[in-house]
Amino acid sequence: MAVSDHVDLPTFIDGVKKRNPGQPEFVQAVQEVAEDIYDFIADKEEYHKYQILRRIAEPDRVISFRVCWEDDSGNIRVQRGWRVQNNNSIGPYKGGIRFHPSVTESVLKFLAFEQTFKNALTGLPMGGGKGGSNFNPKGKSPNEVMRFCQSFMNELYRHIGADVDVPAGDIGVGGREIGFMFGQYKRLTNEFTGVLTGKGLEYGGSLIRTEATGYGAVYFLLEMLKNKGQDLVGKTAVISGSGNVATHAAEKINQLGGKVLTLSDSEGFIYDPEGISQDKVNWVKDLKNKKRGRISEYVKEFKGSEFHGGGARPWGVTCDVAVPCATQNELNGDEARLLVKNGCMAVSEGANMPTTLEGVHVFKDAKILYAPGKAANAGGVAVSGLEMSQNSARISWKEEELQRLLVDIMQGIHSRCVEYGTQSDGHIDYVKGANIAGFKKVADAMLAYGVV
Ligand SMILES: NC(=O)C1=CN([C@@H]2O[C@H](COP(=O)(O)OP(=O)(O)OC[C@H]3O[C@@H](n4cnc5c(N)ncnc54)[C@H](O)[C@@H]3O)[C@@H](O)[C@H]2O)C=CC1
Ligand SMILES: O=C(O)CCC(=O)C(=O)O
Repeated sequence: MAVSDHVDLPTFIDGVKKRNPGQPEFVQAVQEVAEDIYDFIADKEEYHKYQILRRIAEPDRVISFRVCWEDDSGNIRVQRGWRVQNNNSIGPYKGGIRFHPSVTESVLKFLAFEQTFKNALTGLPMGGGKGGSNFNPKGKSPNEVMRFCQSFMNELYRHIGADVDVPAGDIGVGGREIGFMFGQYKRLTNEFTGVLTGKGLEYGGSLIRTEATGYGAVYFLLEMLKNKGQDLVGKTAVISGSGNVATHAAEKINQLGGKVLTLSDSEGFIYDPEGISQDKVNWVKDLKNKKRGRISEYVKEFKGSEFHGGGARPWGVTCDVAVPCATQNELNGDEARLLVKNGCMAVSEGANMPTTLEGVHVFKDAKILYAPGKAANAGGVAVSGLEMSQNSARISWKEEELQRLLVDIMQGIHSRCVEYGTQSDGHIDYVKGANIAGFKKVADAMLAYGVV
């Protein structure tokens, strides 16, 4: 088949839209990748002949199931759960579980698609998957969360396994929820295997998994700055979110000499001109992980800080670097233009697809340092991969070794982005670099298998 027989980019995107009606997030993620891959494969006949991009953009399977649980008042509640197994060409499906009312099949398909490229970029043998439910943990008692997690696992357990599919946490799923789900898996199967990552240290978890995503996003940011002869000392940072990724990104920026100005949640953002120092970050961790409170409470505790409510986002605050760590599409084209106008020189995405397609083009055109989530936030899944290795070998590595491996993996991802993303004028297009490097590894494995 000649290259010219292959459909052009607009026709390809049109096909993705037609095959996935009402799934805008999934279409957006595929389009962002396809824009780069089309250039790369223009003269590579095999990728066309074997329809590699078309196949990666069709999940291996989407499992949808009912999750039935009882609330504290005795009412029966019914939710929907999913596991999207996107691609296992280079290893078992791997990716988090999200509990949030905004979860839909489209959201999980986009996350599983992105995860496929991200996991390939880590250099570890992991395929891409993602799961979750529209269950809202906000306001639920610990017993309600436990019953929901157990019920979710009552169906999920038959689709996962240490060499099949290894879920982990994501929005609304942290150490507590992983404990409930792992306990239920163990009870159902009578097996103790590394079927989930992000486990507690007492039962097979890995040191630094909790910190890894936020730390990794800042290591990636530092690599981009170092490439320009700069570092984080004295730089101001705007961060969105106040969960696992946001608080650990803030922690690492503080450690590296930067000053964090903002954190947020779905109700708005706090701005602290004095900087959100480590003791303040610890206070936020306690607020979110134990008291399960709202970020607005910060201003009662720390004088001189401000809360901007009504769902306001922090992108108008002048900063040197920005680290979006909340959720998808939380930074639009206008906000991207505002960041650039105010002198922001680097953006490192802790969240998955936090920038809209228009925003991505703004950053690319402005030629600022811009790291997409699939490269910048890969530290979390990378340490999950290390947790899988430790579980298989039945050993636990020391913290220094894991810290070294995390830095090493993030530097490796940066190098792969530089290799495939450096433009003729020397500018590094990290989006292009990440898309091509991730694609190439998965695509070459698929070619080796023939048509399956
Ligand atoms: N936990 C992990 O290891 C990894 C997480 N990520 C991504 O990082 C992001 C944050 O995840 P985590 O910190 O783990 O979750 P989390 O549940 O610990 O925190 C999520 C944060 O985002 C905020 N948020 C959620 N929806 C929002 C909305 N509509 N508007 C504003 N804020 C909103 C929440 O208030 C919370 O502060 C997500 O995009 C996730 O997919 C990416 C890689 C790994
Ligand atoms: O650690 C994992 O397996 C999942 C991490 C994740 O969900 C992500 O990278 O978005």
